[in-house]
Amino acid sequence: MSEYDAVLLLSFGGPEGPDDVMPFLENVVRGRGVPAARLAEVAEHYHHFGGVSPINQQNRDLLAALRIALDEAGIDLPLYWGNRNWHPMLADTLRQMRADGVRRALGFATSAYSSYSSCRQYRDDIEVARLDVGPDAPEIEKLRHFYDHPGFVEPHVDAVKAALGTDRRATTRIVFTAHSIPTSMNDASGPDGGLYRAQLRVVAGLVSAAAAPDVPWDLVWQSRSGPPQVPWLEPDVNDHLRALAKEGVTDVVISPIGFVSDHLEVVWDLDNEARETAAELGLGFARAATPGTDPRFVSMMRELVEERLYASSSGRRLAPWDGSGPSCRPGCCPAPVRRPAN
Ligand SMILES: CC1=C(CCC(=O)O)c2cc3nc(cc4[nH]c(cc5[nH]c(cc1n2)c(C)c5CCC(=O)O)c(CCC(=O)O)c4C)C(CCC(=O)O)=C3C
Ligand SMILES: [Fe+2]
Repeated sequence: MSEYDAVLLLSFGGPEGPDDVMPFLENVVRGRGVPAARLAEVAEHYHHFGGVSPINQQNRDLLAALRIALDEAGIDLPLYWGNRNWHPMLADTLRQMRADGVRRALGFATSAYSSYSSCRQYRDDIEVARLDVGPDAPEIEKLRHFYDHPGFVEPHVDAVKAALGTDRRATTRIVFTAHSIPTSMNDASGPDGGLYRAQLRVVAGLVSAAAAPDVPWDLVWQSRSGPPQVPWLEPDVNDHLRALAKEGVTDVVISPIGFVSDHLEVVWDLDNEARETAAELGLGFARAATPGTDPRFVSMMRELVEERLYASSSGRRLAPWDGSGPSCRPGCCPAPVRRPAN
C-alpha cells in the first residue's frame, strides 16, 4: 500500500463567462498593487474570448488524458482538480477530498519553473486552503519541478522545428518567451536567487540545441503586470521584435517555453499583440505550440506520480533528469511585499 491516496491537479484557474471576469481578476491581484487600468485592459483580453479563459478546458483535457495514462499504468488513485483563482477553487476541492476519505495526495501544478508565482504560491495556496477546510484536511505533497524533463522539453523542440521555415534561416531568430515577473521576485527565486530566469535559460538552450542549433535565439518576457514604477524582467517581446527588425532579422519564431498550454497570455499577448507588432515591422511571424496534452507531457505527469509512489519503497534508481538542475526547496521563493493598489 502506498502512503498516497489521490492525485491533485493544481492550476491558476480562469473565468468561464463574461460575469466571471472581474471577480476572477480581483482574486488574482488581491493585495498586489496592480493598477485598475491594467485590470481593465486584461478584462478586455478575456472579453475577446467571450469571457472564457482557455485554461479550464485545457485542464479538463489534461485530467482526461492523465486518467487514461494512470489507468494504463495500473494506478487507480482518484484524480482531483483545484485552482488558485477560480472554480473549482482549491479549498472546495480539498473539502470534497476530505469527504471522500483522502488523507494524503500528490499535487501537480501546471507551472514548470521556480518563483513565488509559479511555485511557492501554490504551496501557500495549499496551506491556506487546508486551514480553511480545518481538521483532517488532506495533506498535499507537491511534485517536483519539471522544467528540464524531456516530457516538457521535447514537445517544445518539435514545436519549434515545425514552426521554423526552410527559407531565410540565416536571418531568422528564435524568440523564447516567458511570463515577466518583478525583478525582485526573480532575485528571490530558488535557494540562491535568480532561479526563474536561470531555469528558463536552461530550457531555451536545450530546445535550441535540439531543434535548430544553427538559428540564433533570445529569451525575452511577456505579459508584464504591476505598477509601472516597479521593475519587471525585460525586454518585453514587442520591444524586442522592434530591435530585431532594426538589426536586419526577417523572420521570428516565438516559442512560449514559459507556458505548459495555450493560456490567454499565449493566445492574446502573442497570437494577437506580438503578431501585430511583427506585421507592422514586416517580420515573418510563427508561434510555436505549447505541450498541452502532448502524450510525452502526460507520460511525464504519470512518471512524476510513479516516482513518488515507488521510489522510496523500492530503492529504484531515479531517472537521469532528476536533480539535473537546481530546484525549489522549503523556504525559498518568499512572497513579495504586499502593496495597496494605486
Ligand atoms: C510567473 C507567472 C506565470 C507562469 C506560471 C504559472 O503558470 O503559474 C503566470 C501564469 C498565469 N497568469 C495568468 C493570469 C494573470 N496573471 C496576472 C498577474 C500576474 N502574473 C504573474 C506571474 C505569472 N503568471 C505576476 C507576478 C502577476 C502580478 C500579480 C501577482 O503578483 O500575482 C493577472 C492579473 C492581470 C494582469 O495580467 O496584469 C492575470 C489575469 C494565467 C491564466 C491565464 C488564462 O486565463 O489562460 C496564468 C496561467
Ligand atoms: Fe500571471
